[in-house]
Amino acid sequence: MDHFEYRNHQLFAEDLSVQEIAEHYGTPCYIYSRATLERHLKAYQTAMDGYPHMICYAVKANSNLAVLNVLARLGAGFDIVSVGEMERVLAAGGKPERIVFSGVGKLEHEMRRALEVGVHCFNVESAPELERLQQVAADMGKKAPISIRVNPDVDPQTHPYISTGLKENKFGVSIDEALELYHSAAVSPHLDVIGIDCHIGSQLTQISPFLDALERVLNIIETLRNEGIRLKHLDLGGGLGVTYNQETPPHPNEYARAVMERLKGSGLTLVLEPGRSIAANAGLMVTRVEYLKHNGHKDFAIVDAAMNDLIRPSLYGAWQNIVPVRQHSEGKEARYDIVGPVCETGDFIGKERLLNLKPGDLLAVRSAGAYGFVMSSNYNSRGRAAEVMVDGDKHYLVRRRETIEELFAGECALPESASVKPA
Ligand SMILES: Cc1ncc(COP(=O)(O)O)c(C=O)c1O
Ligand SMILES: N[C@@H](CCCC[NH3+])C(=O)O
Repeated sequence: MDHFEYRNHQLFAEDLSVQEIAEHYGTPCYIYSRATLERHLKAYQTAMDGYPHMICYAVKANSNLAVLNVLARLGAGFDIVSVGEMERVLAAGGKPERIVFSGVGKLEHEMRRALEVGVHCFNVESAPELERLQQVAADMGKKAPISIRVNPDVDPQTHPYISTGLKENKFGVSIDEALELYHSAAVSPHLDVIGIDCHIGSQLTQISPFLDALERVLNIIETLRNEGIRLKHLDLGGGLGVTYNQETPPHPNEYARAVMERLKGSGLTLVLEPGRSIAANAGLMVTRVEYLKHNGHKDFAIVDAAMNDLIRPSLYGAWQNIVPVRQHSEGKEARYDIVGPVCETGDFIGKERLLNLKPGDLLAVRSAGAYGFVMSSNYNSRGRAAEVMVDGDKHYLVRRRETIEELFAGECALPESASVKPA
């Protein structure tokens, strides 16, 4: 069951009318369903029941404090890529010992803070990073728990911008280099080798690339074991896809079961870092049609959301379903490009969409809970949208719309003394 559905030709988010929420908070706004977030996390947790595991939600997909809090309350762990994400997790009630720290460019102060709070593990992505981490840990008189992120060189069959496990990608290290890094880490008094990690890409719609990567990683684990280096966990990253259009990705249940089947008897804890599969279909972005414009050649619906609010269509040519919040009983459909007010030809939310529209209508962009608000910007000096969480028949404003004053925060003009004197 979906928690966004039509009743009497009106779109509902759980028990609330999307129209009413949008009118209450204004548009554009993001609306998240608590029930959907919970259902998605529980699908992973239930699938792994009885097998040692940790589901570390990838915070980058949606880092709203309320979203993190909903997941933390259910015992989720978190995958972070910056100290900013870490502070959000802690503020939302996440436990440091359930945090894995990923990312190719960890800064020294980020390592310090993560060691101070006691994260579960650093997913190390290069030799110089390992060296830096060792020095920071030594300096603090600590032992940093690590896993090496291996780039298994598997084609995830997804968009090239979101594939991460091919040898031409910047992420992780090759299998040979991973072995070298494990050898040096194992003898360091300031590093504690606890696991291995890989993440091959995002929006994967088949299980086979995951299983190919798993085989390669298991080979490394076996080699290390023969050398006396025993790992406790295997982190397969995130990447499970969702249905935006016609895709039919495996259910988390099916995916987790296939992986656990292969790991049976290994003694390894399984760590997963799902982001999109938890958050994407738990969110909508609602926008209002400001103008309908026909230029003699094409029909445009100019809406109040733009590429600064939702960049996926412009950046990846991503397709997201756009549906009316209230379906009209009269009028007729036309084929519209749904575009925003930003001064870029690439500013579109959808192209060639068959819709029956009137100015003032509300549209909902589906599957916008992941990589939506988090990738938004202030381009064209536009304040970022509000975020609302629906919980049954209640709604909560979980981030208010940015004000114009906030857009200036921290910025100033040059002081008088710096003015250029006329010649
Ligand atoms: C290291 C890492 N883990 C987890 C994720 C989450 O991926 P997804 O949202 O596709 O599940 C990503 C993003 O691709 C990532 O880079
Ligand atoms: N931002 C991407 C996914 C990137 C995943 C992070 N490594 C998207 O919207 O599809």
